[in-house]
Amino acid sequence: MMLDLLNPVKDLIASPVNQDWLESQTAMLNVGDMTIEDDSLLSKQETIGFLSFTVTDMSRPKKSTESSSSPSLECNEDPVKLPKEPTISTKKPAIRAKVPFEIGCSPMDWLKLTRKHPDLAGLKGVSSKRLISIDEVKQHKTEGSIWTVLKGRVYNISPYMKFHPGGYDMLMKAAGKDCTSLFNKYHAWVNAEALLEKCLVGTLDDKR
Ligand code: HEM
Repeated sequence: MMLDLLNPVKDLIASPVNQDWLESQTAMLNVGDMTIEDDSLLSKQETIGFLSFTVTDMSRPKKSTESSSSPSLECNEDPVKLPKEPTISTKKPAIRAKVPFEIGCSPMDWLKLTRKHPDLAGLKGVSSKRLISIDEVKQHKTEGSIWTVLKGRVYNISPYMKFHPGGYDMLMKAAGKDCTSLFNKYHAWVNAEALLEKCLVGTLDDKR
């Protein structure tokens, strides 16, 4: 075989040894034009020259007759169960309105007062461990001596009145009675035991 050095490609194609190679190259170029005529088949195997391949149709769902290990879903069946929309409560919360502090009546000022005042509860030497009846509490509801019951403890809240962040008038509702439910309605989280520690006058005697 004489190879034309000026045109090697032409000679290669003309060679009988390379006829098979030429056919397979031509077939490969035509692969893009192929269509699957048989609708019952999902995939088709073809061999062209030395090239072997499988064409799989992924564009349509499997027929119900085809075996499948997973349960089949109808088109209109919703596979995802969406959570219900959250319901918004229409119940009105307790009105919360803080009042502006007067100068010298901030929570910090109250803290300072509780540290330096010798007798905020007005005990005048009487023990704060005594039992107090609700009748005695009722007698203390005027300026200078305002008592209230909170969670079983009796406090003299007179010195705290002007420091109360909810205002004087609101705290006056506690005067001379058990204010536990009112207290919890507005601010169950408030640590009154600590705030009113120095105002303690006794423990409510619930038997009298
Ligand atoms: C007797 C003990 C009480 C103490 C030691 C106390 C203490 C407090 C404190 C520390 C706050 C500020 C709360 C915050 O910043 O989150 C507050 C606010 C308030 N308090 Fe009181 N309180 C008492 C009783 C009451 C009572 C009996 C009422 C209602 C009749 C009341 C009504 C309010 C209101 C409306 C506010 C403002 C809004 C709020 O913060 O919730 N308090 N109180």
